[in-house]
Amino acid sequence: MSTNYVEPDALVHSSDPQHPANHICTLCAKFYNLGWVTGTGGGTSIRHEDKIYIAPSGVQKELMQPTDMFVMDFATKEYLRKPQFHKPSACTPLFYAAFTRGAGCCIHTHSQWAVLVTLLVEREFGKDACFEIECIEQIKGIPKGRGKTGNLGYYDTLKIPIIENTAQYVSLPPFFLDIMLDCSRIPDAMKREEDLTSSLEEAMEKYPDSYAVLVRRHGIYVWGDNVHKAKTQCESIDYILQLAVEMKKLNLPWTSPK
Ligand SMILES: CSC[C@@H](O)[C@@H](O)C(=O)COP(=O)(O)O
Ligand SMILES: [Zn+2]
Repeated sequence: MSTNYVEPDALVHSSDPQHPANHICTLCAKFYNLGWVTGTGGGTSIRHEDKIYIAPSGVQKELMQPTDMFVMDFATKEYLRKPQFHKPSACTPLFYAAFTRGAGCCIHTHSQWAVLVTLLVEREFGKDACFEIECIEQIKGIPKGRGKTGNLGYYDTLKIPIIENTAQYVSLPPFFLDIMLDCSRIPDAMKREEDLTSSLEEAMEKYPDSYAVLVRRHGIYVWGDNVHKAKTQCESIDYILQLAVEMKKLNLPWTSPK
């Protein structure tokens, strides 16, 4: 046994409220009240040093306990702790994509504002368009980009890419889907949450300054260098998305004509 071995349950037991296993639970309880993680949808994952803390799949995210958490070794992707009777969140590979790009926390919400904005952008600008907005004070809550200093300014344009959702019309046993996925023969109509990973990564590469990706008719992934930044960025973005929906109702433009 390695000298670094830690007993699995010790990985999630701490009296520190900032310990990731505790923090994920308190954050999700708050996010539930914002309508971000209702009906088991959405979630949050935290990277702390060489470990990733992940919630279980399909559970009421606002009622989770620290002992419900999975713990993964970041480098090897090996689970150091696996609660019985649960699977890790289907969003795990998407959270992981943010962690490999320097994030310390990634939040996935099913915010209705996010969903509505993906529909408004599609209707007005087409499927390939990003959400773009400028001259809103809250834009100053979003950093300029990875490796850049400071936040966007009032006159800067906030751009958030949008990817298509993957929805499973046909329910098949997971092993069957895994075989199809290995053969790269999985039809779009059979794709699952984890199959969003490649399009999320593509969007992350195409828009390296973005800290968020919208998912059409589904929600949004927002990440930040640490928990505090991920949370405040997600709050700023959700505020802007709600505002954008209200602006559209009033026929107010999101950007000035170029
Ligand atoms: C309401 S089901 C939503 C899921 O399909 C998924 O999109 C999601 O956000 C949560 O997945 P989960 O595996 O429960 O963490
Ligand atoms: Zn989701």
